[in-house]
Amino acid sequence: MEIFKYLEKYDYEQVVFCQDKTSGLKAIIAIHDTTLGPALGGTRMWTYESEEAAIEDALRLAKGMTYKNAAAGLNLGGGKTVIIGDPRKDKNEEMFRAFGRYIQGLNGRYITAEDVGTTVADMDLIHEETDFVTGISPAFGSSGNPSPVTAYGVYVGMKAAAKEAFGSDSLEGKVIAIQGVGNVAYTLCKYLHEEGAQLIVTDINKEAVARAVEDFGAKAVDPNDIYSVECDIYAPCALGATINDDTIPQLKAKVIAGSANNQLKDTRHGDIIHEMGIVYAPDYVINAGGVINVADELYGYNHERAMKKVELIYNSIEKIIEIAKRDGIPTYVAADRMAEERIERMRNSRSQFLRNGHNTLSRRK
Ligand SMILES: NC(=O)C1=CN([C@@H]2O[C@H](COP(=O)(O)OP(=O)(O)OC[C@H]3O[C@@H](n4cnc5c(N)ncnc54)[C@H](O)[C@@H]3O)[C@@H](O)[C@H]2O)C=CC1
Ligand SMILES: CC(C)CC(=O)C(=O)O
Repeated sequence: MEIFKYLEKYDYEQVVFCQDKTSGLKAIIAIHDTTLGPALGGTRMWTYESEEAAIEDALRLAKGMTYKNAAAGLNLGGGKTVIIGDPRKDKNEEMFRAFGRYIQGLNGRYITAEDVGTTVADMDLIHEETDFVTGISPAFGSSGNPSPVTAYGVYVGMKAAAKEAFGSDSLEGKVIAIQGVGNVAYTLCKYLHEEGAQLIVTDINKEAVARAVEDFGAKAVDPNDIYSVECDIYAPCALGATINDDTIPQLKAKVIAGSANNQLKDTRHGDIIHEMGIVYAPDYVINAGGVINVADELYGYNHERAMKKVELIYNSIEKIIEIAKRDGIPTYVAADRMAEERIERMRNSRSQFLRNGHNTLSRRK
C-alpha cells in the first residue's frame, strides 16, 4: 500500500504507529476526520495476516467512524485503533497502560472505547494513564460495556428495515441468520428470541454457538453455510467484508441488518444487493448504538437519555430507506450523503474565528 496516496485519496488527517517493546504493544491509531469534534472510535485487538492488513483495517474502520458519528448526529469525528495480537494470549497490563500514554499524547484528538477483542477491564487499564477513554467501569461514572446498547440499536434498526421488506416491523416468526454470536449478537439474539424470531447462528467459537443454542433455541450451522441458509434476514455480526462476490449469489435473505463494521467489501457490492431488491440497513447507521452510548459520557452519563437516542436508529433507517427510494439510489449511498452533508455544513459554519470555545474578543494584558 502506498500509504500517503491512500491517506490523500480518502482525506485522512493522521496515523500514529505505537510500539512498546517491553509489553509487546504494536498499535495503529488512525484519525480520519475531526471536523465535527475529537475522533472517537474503539480499539480492536486482532491477529492480522500482515502489518498491511492491520493498517488497512485501522484506516477503513476510522473512516467508518467519521460517517457513523456524523450520521448519528454526534459532535465527534472518526478514528479507530487496531492492536496487533491475539486477545486471548497477548494482553498484559503494561500493554494497555503504554497504549493509554500514547492516547494521552494526542491530547484529546482521539478518544477510545471497546471493539472486537477488547473489554471494559482493558479500558480501565487505559484509564490509568488518560481520561480520553470511554466505556470504562460504571463505578467511575462511565457507561460500561457498549455492546448491549449496540445490540438494542441493531434490533430497532432491523425492525425498521423489516417494515420496508415485509410490510410490518414485527419480527415474530421471521427466520434470522446471525453470523458471529459475540458480545453484540448475544444480546441481539435475546431481543429477537423474546419477539418470537427463529434464529440460525454460526461462530468460529464453539462455546459462543453452544450458548446461543442453549439460551435461545437457535439452530447452529457451520461458518461457511450461514450465507446460503433459507432465511428472511441476514445479520452479519462478526467481522467486515462479508458481503462480497462470493457470498452475494448465495444469499436468500430479503434484509441485511447486522452490527459488523464495513460489511460491504466494496461499494459496488452495495449496488449489487440494491439491484437484487435486498433492503440493506447501512452498517454504520444501524450499529451506532454503542458509540451513542459512550458519547453520552461526555455530558455526564445518563443511561435513559442514551437509550432514547439509540431508539432513534429506527427513524434513521426509515429515513435512509425513504431517501434511497425517492432518489433511486442504494441505501448505503443515501447514508453516505447524509453524513457527508452534515460534515460539510458544519465545516462551513465554523468559518468564524473562535478562541477557547468563546466567541469573544480577547485583549492582550
Ligand atoms: N461492541 C460494540 O459495541 C460494537 C461492535 N461493532 C461491530 O460488531 C461486530 C461484533 O462486535 P462484538 O460483538 O463486540 O465482537 P465480539 O468479538 O464479541 O464478537 C464477534 C464474534 O464473531 C466471531 N467470528 C469472527 N470471525 C467469524 C467468522 N468468520 N464466522 C463466524 N463468526 C466469526 C467471533 O468468534 C466472535 O464470537 C464487529 O464487527 C464490531 O466492530 C460495531 C459497533 C459497536
Ligand atoms: C464500540 C463503540 C463504542 C465505538 C466503535 O468503535 C464502533 O462503533 O465501531
